[in-house]
Amino acid sequence: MQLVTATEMQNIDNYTVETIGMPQDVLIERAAMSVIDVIGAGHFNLDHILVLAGLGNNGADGVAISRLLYAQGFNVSLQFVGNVTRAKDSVKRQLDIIEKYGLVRAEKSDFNEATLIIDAIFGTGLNNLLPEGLQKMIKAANHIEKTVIAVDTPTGIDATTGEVRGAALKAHTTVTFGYNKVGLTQRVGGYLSGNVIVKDIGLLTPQDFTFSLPDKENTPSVATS
Ligand SMILES: NC(=O)C1=CN([C@@H]2O[C@H](COP(=O)(O)OP(=O)(O)OC[C@H]3O[C@@H](n4cnc5c(N)ncnc54)[C@H](O)[C@@H]3O)[C@@H](O)[C@H]2O)[C@H](O)CC1
Ligand SMILES: [K+]
Repeated sequence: MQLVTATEMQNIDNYTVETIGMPQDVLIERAAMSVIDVIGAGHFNLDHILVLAGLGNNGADGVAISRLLYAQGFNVSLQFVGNVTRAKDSVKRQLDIIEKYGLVRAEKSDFNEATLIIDAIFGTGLNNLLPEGLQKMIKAANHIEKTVIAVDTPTGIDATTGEVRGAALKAHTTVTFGYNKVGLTQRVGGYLSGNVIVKDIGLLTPQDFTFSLPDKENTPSVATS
């Protein structure tokens, strides 16, 4: 299976949006629908779903996921992690939509009530240590061992190295888009990602794209005699 670094994934994202002209909101919708597929596969207690959303495109995925769940009648809470006024436009567009659906964001949610947590706080854009407050929240959440589905990457895991950026939310399952990320296969990332499911969301890879890692499955093995 071909593995990619965070930068390679972002380059493929940008190529699909900027060069091919695929609207970003279409990719976000397809990403959200691919996570709904996994949520609905029958392995999780869906009595009370808590979606945790960040301020970037990973958060936009989360808001779209909460809308799809709400529209299907699930008991879903959406809580933002961070100051929403600083969110990316992609998140604000999703917020405008869910407000018209009647889905109101929760100011503070009690982890204990949730039967399933959707982690859409940080994805491949994580580039530094997590803020202190978030580290504390993640350590507390890991302690109560709630079932978590991570969107694209577990929050706190560096998608390229698999290292923990201060703290990382342990996932039962990670739904990652386009290609599996190197950071989900090594170091702590390989352990905290849980069962990794790769979903095609319509990203297009440039013909001449050079991956930094070989595609293990399709690389002819040299016969060692
Ligand atoms: N690009 C696309 O077409 C699609 C991307 N998908 C999803 O997008 C995320 C990657 O989104 P991005 O906005 O680049 O970053 P994140 O959402 O992971 O991070 C948010 C934002 O936060 C800032 N940041 C990074 N590290 C820190 C930190 N330690 N403390 C505070 N703030 C931080 C930084 O500015 C980031 O931009 C990808 O994982 C997918 O989930 C869609 O799914 C498909 C379309
Ligand atoms: K995430």
